[in-house]
Amino acid sequence: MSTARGLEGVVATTSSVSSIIDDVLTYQGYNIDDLAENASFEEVIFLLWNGRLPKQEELDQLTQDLADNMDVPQEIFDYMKAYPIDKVHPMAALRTAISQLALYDEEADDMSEEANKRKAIRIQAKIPAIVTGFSRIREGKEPVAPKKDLSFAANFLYMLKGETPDDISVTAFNKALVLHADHELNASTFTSRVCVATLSDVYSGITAAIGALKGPLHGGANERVMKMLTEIGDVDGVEPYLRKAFENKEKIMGFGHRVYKKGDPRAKHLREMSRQLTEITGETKWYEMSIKMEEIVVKEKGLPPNVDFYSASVYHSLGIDHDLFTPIFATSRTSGWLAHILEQYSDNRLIRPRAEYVGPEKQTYVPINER
Ligand SMILES: CC(=O)SCCNC(=O)CCNC(=O)[C@H](O)C(C)(C)COP(=O)(O)OP(=O)(O)OC[C@H]1O[C@@H](n2cnc3c(N)ncnc32)[C@H](O)[C@@H]1OP(=O)(O)O
Ligand SMILES: O=C([O-])CC(=O)C(=O)O
Repeated sequence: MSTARGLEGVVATTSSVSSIIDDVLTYQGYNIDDLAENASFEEVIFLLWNGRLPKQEELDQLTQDLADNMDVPQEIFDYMKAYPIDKVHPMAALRTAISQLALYDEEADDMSEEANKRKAIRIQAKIPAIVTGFSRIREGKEPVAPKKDLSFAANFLYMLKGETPDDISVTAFNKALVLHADHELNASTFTSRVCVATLSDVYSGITAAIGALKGPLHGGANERVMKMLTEIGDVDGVEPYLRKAFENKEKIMGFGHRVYKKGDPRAKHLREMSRQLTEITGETKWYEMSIKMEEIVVKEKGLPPNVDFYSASVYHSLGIDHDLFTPIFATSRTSGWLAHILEQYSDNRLIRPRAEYVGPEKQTYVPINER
């Protein structure tokens, strides 16, 4: 038996949802650069779930279906109010709430294709209300009910802040959602596929994926990037911080990638958004610090920034709490997880690899009082 540590380079499934070939990312064959500039997040959801871009009436139907399913059972918010709210990370709250949501879905264990598609709509539609509702509740406020005529991106910002967002924020947020929607067989997507390949239900698959995304080596890195930038404080602090981190062999959050070695194609979009948004807020230091970090980390370690690096200063500039960055990633990536879950069901086989045993052998059981 041969092992590939961390399954590096192992091709574990076929998929038509998204591809990374020669450092180019496509969703169903559409280059991410094209989608980032032109597509709404709703169009991307349709694309990922149906394998093609929607016609206008199909997009209208999906938008309507999402609007019809945005409301979250009051019980979910009531439970949140009972959480030890100042100690709960929003990713833990989201993981719990998605799992709870299954309890209120009569079709949760209906494994028919039609029911699974309906659940996909419900989960995608409700995630913004869950993430923003938790944020409001911990501020001592009531969740804001969705405004169903707003776009997915605008509605998220509206429910978060309780006021209609400006066009620049909506455009930036929509682009961030498009850029995070899917990414081949990343750790959380793989987790979701492993989970549902046992023929477990869609809610279990999404709950498992949220758990995997939460870690700092994956989606949790975006929050850590902002923590690092805040600790560094200003441009002059970047070089000493990095020298010390290199010396201590610390991982620099937001840099490196298992698949991209020349660079993450999503980073340039987020870099430009960071430049524009920090100019608008007047807090250009976050962009300037980020640029300086990129220069040094690329030169000294040969590691380019990944999607999590510039998304930190983008979300910060949109006035979003730092611990909501990863739940926002989850809000977008749910569309990709659901596409992969539906794809897995459509041609399922249990995912069960092997482990090479390296433990002790030929042991003899010793009764407890003789040990
Ligand atoms: C959405 C996403 O999930 S994007 C990734 C988000 N995660 C992060 O930004 C966390 C920081 N980055 C990392 O930890 C890694 O680059 C990962 C987890 C993304 C990829 O990891 P792997 O493919 O397993 O690479 P691995 O960790 O083995 O690193 C290879 C070498 O590069 C170094 N390296 C990789 N990333 C970094 C980093 N961010 N900072 C410093 N050194 C790094 C490692 O220390 C290792 O060096 P060594 O060979 O001298 O021991
Ligand atoms: O693909 C990965 O390993 C991580 C990543 O960039 C993502 O999930 O967007």
